Amino acid sequence: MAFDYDLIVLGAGPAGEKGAVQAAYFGKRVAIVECAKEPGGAAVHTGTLPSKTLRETALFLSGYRQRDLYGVDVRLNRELAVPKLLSRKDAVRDLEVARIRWNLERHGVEMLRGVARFIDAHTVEIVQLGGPPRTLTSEFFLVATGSKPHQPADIPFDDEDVDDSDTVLLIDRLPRTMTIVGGGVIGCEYATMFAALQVKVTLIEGRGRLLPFLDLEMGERLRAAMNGLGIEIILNAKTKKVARLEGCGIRCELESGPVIDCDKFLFAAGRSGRTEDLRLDRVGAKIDKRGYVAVDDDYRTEVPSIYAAGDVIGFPALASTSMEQARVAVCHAFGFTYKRQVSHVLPYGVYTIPEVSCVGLSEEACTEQKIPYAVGRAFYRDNARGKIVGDKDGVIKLIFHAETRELLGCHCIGDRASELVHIGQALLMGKGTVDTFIEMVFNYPTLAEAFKYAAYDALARLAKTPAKDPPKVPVP
Ligand SMILES: Cc1cc2nc3c(=O)[nH]c(=O)nc-3n(C[C@H](O)[C@H](O)[C@H](O)COP(=O)(O)OP(=O)(O)OC[C@H]3O[C@@H](n4cnc5c(N)ncnc54)[C@H](O)[C@@H]3O)c2cc1C
Ligand SMILES: NC(=O)c1ccc[n+]([C@@H]2O[C@H](COP(=O)([O-])OP(=O)(O)OC[C@H]3O[C@@H](n4cnc5c(N)ncnc54)[C@H](O)[C@@H]3O)[C@@H](O)[C@H]2O)c1
Repeated sequence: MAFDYDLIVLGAGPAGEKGAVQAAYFGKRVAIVECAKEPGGAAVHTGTLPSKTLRETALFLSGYRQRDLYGVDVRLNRELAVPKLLSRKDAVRDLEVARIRWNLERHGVEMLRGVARFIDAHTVEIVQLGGPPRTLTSEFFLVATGSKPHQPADIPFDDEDVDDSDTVLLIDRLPRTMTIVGGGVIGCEYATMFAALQVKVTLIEGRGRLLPFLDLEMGERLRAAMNGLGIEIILNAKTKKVARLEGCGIRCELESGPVIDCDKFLFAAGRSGRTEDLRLDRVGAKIDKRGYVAVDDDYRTEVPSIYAAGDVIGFPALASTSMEQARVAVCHAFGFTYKRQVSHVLPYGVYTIPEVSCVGLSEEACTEQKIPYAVGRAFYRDNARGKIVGDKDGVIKLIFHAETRELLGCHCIGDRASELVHIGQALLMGKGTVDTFIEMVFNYPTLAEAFKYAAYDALARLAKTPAKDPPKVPVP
């Protein structure tokens, strides 16, 4: 049967863009359908880039980076802050949208506007605003429709001062006080950004710990830094009622009793798959109760012609992994052999203030898996570049196998942590050891040089555990 296209991609976020371009690069006829006015998805319009732009602007405007540097007191101009924040994020968005359009165009990917839904395993209908629906056929489909903020029914999102992570960036003034529910990545990132902008933030988390995927020590260092920014963190807490109270702003009552009043309330406690328009269940693909599409290791749904990648399949729901999943899915569909799987060595970057990033095993994971290990640390305060940039609290922590000396985990907190972590990632991928760091020459002065001193620190501990025949190390 002759199809209109070889591949139709639904959704033009990071997964959709990279999947479409991957197929087009190898000569396939590709169309991408996007319901929003511009491509980019959550990464460009509501999530990754706007929040990271806000972070940079917050660091700049608050003078946070210059703290203790020149003895200059940089005070925040609250009136100036919001217009500056908004104009910067809009400028970054426009540049990124232009880049995506150019990338799709130069690869010959046809861009179609509308809401896509399945008619059968090889046919979609595209519903266009004000126009008649259009039916198109394709050999394969890639569902990359992303996710949306989870909105429980008992939170009054219709109140202008109650936000989710999509609407919080539409602020027109800096609030004095803010309550954030959800101590996940979104909650922690926004808590530190607003706190740096001198907003008094209360962060409420249902579990006993923030960001439990972090190495415990790094999580505690982050918590201390957040306390230092004036953030009040309430753990093991659930909201009982959230409502506007005239004269008090938004009132949030906790199940355990306390009542918190604030100017702005941000609910940032998870997301769900954006599958409601797709009619995937009608063609036989499985969707769970949070709206996530079920896929196998090759990102194929129960329907052989339909693949799914990115946030729409759930964890880890990162722009970084979404792009890779889409490339792998497309390679599998067309039998391109150069990319077969998403790497198991995944870095995590948390853009709090300070930034935290990790790859590989934590100390707790080593203990749980009964892997003998030794830790080495280096502190920015002992590093020349750390002194220059004025970051006294940054730390690089490396975890090595006590017998094989292989690197097992790399954990960074402080300036440029999410960049530096890739040094650890490269060594993990190449099965580097503590000796690799000892042999390496690093540029001076750099924060990267701290890796060498973290390795020296570990070496002192490893010397106490003489090397035996190397056992098989579980790859993190
Ligand atoms: C506040 C915040 C900060 C974040 N920070 C980071 C970060 O620092 N690093 C990181 O790696 N990740 C981060 N993320 C996660 C990242 O944004 C997502 O993982 C990424 O955007 C997922 O890409 P995607 O292509 O799967 O989906 P999306 O980016 O959500 O794109 C999906 C696209 O599909 C379109 N669409 C939906 N339904 C249809 C339909 N029926 N028909 C046609 N089009 C449709 C949507 O309009 C959208 O454009 C952050 C997320 C948030 C919310
Ligand atoms: N830097 C990054 O990579 C980055 C940044 C932002 C978002 N993201 C991605 O976006 C996705 C969503 O992030 P998120 O932070 O919304 O979700 P999340 O699932 O990571 O965290 C939600 C947190 O809210 C808590 N929670 C849930 N319901 C609660 C309630 N009623 N009261 C109190 N606490 C409650 C949970 O225990 C959890 O800790 C994640 O997959 C994340 O990876 C990534």
